[in-house]
Amino acid sequence: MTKNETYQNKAAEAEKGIHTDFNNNMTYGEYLQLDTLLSSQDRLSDHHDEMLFIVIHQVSELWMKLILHETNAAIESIKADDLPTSFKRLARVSKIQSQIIQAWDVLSTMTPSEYMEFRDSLGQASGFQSYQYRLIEFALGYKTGHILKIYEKDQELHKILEQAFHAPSLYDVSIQALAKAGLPINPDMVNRDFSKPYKADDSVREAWLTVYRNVDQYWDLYQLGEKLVDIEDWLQQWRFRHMKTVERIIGFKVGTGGSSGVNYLKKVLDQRFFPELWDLRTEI
Ligand code: HEM
Ligand SMILES: N[C@@H](CC(=O)c1ccccc1NC=O)C(=O)O
Repeated sequence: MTKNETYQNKAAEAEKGIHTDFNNNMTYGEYLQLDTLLSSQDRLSDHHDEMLFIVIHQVSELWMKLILHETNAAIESIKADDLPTSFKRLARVSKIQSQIIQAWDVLSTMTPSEYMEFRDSLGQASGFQSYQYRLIEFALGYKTGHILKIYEKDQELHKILEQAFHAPSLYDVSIQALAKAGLPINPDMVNRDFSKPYKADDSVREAWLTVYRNVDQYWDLYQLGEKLVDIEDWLQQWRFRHMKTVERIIGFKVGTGGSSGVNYLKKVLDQRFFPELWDLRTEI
C-alpha cells in the first residue's frame, strides 16, 4: 500500500468511526473514552433528579445507536439474500428494545413535582428532536417528510436524515425478498418511491399469507416475518410506556416541543410499520 493509500484508508475508517492507531498500553478508560462519556452529564439546574433525566436519555440514545447499526446491517444482509445473518441482527434489535423499555421503570420513580422543579430549564428541547429516533423510524419504513424540517439548520445532519428518508427500509427489502422468492408482488411495490409513506398492499398481504400457510416451503421468509412482528411489537410497547410515563409525570400539559403532549403520543400509537403482517393474522 502506498503512503497515499494508507492515508485514504485511515480517512475512510475515521469516517466510519474506526480508529486504527492501536496503543498497546491503552487503558480501559481510554478505550471506552470514559473521559468524554462521563463528563457529558451537565445539569442545567441543581435539582437532584435532573441527573436521572439526563442519564436515561443518554442510555436510550446509546441503545438507539446500536439499534441503527444492527438494523442497517440487517437491511444489507437481506439485500444480499443472506436471511440467516439478518435474523441474528434483528433478534439483537428486539433484545435491545426490551432493555430500553426497562428505562421507563427507572424514570417513573420521579414524581410530577420533582420533574416540574427543573422542567423549565429544558426550554423548548424535546425528545421530538431525537434524530436517531427518526433514523430508526425511517429504517423501519415509517417515513414522515415534515420531520426533516426540524434539522434544516444542521446541514450535515439533514443530509444523513435525507439519505435515510430516500433509502429502502427494512420492510421494503423484505418485500423485495418476497418477490425474489417468486411470490407475485405488485411491481409498483418493489420499485416504489421509498420516501413515500408505506401503504398496505393486497399483493404483499397475499404473499405473506402464502408464506404463513406454507411454513415448510418458506421457512426463512416466515422467520423474517416473525422477526419484523417482534420489532414492531416492542416499538409499540416502548411508545405506550412513554405515553403512560408522560401522563404519570406531566398529565395533559402541552409538550416542550409544542405538541399537545399525551394526546399527541396517543395518536402516534396508531401508526403501523408492517401492516400486512398484522392483518394476515385475522385470516390465518
Ligand atoms: C419525564 C420524562 C419525559 C416526558 C415528560 C416526555 C414528554 C414528551 C412529550 C410531551 C413529547 C411530545 C413532543 C413534545 O411536544 O415535546 C415527547 C416526544 C418524544 N419523546 Fe419524550 N418525554 C420524556 C422522556 C423521554 C425519554 C426518556 C425518551 C427517550 C429517548 C423520550 C423520547 C421521545 C421521543 C423520541 C419523542 C418523539 C415521539 C414521536 O414524535 O413519535 N422521551 N416526549
Ligand atoms: N417534552 C418533555 C421534555 C422532555 O421530555 C425532554 C426535554 C429535553 C430533552 C429530552 C426530553 N425528553 C423527551 O421528550 C416535556 O414536555 O416535558
